[in-house]
Amino acid sequence: MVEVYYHDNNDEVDFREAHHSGETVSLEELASTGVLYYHFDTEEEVDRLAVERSYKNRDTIRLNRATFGDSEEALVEKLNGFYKEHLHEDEEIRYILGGSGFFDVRNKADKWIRCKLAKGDLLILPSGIYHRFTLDAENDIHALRLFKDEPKWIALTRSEELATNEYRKEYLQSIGV
Ligand SMILES: CSCCC(=O)/C(O)=C/O
Ligand SMILES: [Fe+2]
Repeated sequence: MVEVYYHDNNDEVDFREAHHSGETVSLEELASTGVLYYHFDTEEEVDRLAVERSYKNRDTIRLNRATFGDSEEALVEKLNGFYKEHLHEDEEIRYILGGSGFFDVRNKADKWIRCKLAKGDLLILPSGIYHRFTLDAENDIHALRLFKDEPKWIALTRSEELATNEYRKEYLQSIGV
């Protein structure tokens, strides 16, 4: 089951560690950032959500050392990409099939909220929200990625220029910022 809390912002410790600040965050507070959380025991429930939200495509992603030829260096290089703060112009839906990992999302005050996801957890990130992802110290996740159309992953790294991005502006308006 999901664990949601404020990140401790300690960058001297590997980002795959828990970084628990000691302050938990409720699902209501998480929802105030536009991020929705569900727990589904079966993929049929995911199928229903996909139909409701007009998602036609999906793929799976497995991230662990074996995916990268047992290379810690190659794994960390991939994680460095996912952990760079970014937004997407599409909504992002991830359903965890196995393993675990962290999605960090910025709240209205620009503080990091960390969501620890495990099997059966599903997260919906609205387009335009700044976020990042990492494996945890177990170094293994298997996730289903839902796409409205063709599978794609375009990440826009946080920058001042993105303040005028229409999806960013729309997102901020949607959360009352
Ligand atoms: C567990 S899915 C890999 C991470 C990802 O797809 C993403 O968009 C992170 O922001
Ligand atoms: Fe992302």
